[in-house]
Amino acid sequence: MKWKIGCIQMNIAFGNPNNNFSAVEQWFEKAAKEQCSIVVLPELWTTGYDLTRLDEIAHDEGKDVLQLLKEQAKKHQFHIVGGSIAKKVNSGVTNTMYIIDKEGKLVHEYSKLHLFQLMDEHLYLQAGEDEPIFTLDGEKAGSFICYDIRFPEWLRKSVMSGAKALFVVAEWPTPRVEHWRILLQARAIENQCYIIACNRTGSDANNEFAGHSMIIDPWGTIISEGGSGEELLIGEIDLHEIDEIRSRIPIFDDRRPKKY
Ligand SMILES: NC(=O)CCC(=O)C(=O)O
Repeated sequence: MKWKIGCIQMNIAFGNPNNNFSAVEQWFEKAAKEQCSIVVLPELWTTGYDLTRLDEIAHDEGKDVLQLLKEQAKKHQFHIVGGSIAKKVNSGVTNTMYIIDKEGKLVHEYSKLHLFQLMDEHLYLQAGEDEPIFTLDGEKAGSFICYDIRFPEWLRKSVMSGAKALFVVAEWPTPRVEHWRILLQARAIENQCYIIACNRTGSDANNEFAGHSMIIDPWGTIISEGGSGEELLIGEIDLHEIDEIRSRIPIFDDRRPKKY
């Protein structure tokens, strides 16, 4: 399976879902012109980290976001890895990613497992309970949100269940951009899989965000990498290449699970 991926490395209007909805529709037009087969959005793309106003601006069961993403996927005939949004549920607010296929069907939902205390997530959000694995075009993939990439065993679990591409959506700040780049490359190398990572750019009152979205192959080679500003980062991947890499260094045959 070959996929042409478009990562929407956008700035996010703080606490202003309507502005972000309009901006994303423009980005989708661009991605359609590039004939992308999968389009990826960043973390919390409708609100940014406006966590103190979540009562007012979080999305009730994600309904309005789902409607927009479903319409857009169908209109442009691409799959959408929908970044994440603040989703209001009975028990609180989750940081939730939707995967929509090109027919406009909700394929999968994943809420961030690891809350990032440095940005106060533990005070305003609740951790998810979902499994990250999903299927698109008959291929298994994994869904992860930002801080999740610091927990290699969480990503490995999806790969052990057959995921060949791991999608990461993020609001990763500039001071730790080298952690972002190195962790993503390491996750690709150790799992011999594709990593598609979409980060936001711009800033809010507390953080400047790094951009540097990345598409990385199973050898760890960077196929494409964004700069620090807004852009649609494009990269083409071929999932068949995974077999070649895994036969060159067969780490999945050489594992010693009884020892760890
Ligand atoms: N939004 C996040 O989860 C940020 C994670 C982060 O910055 C890190 O260093 O980890």
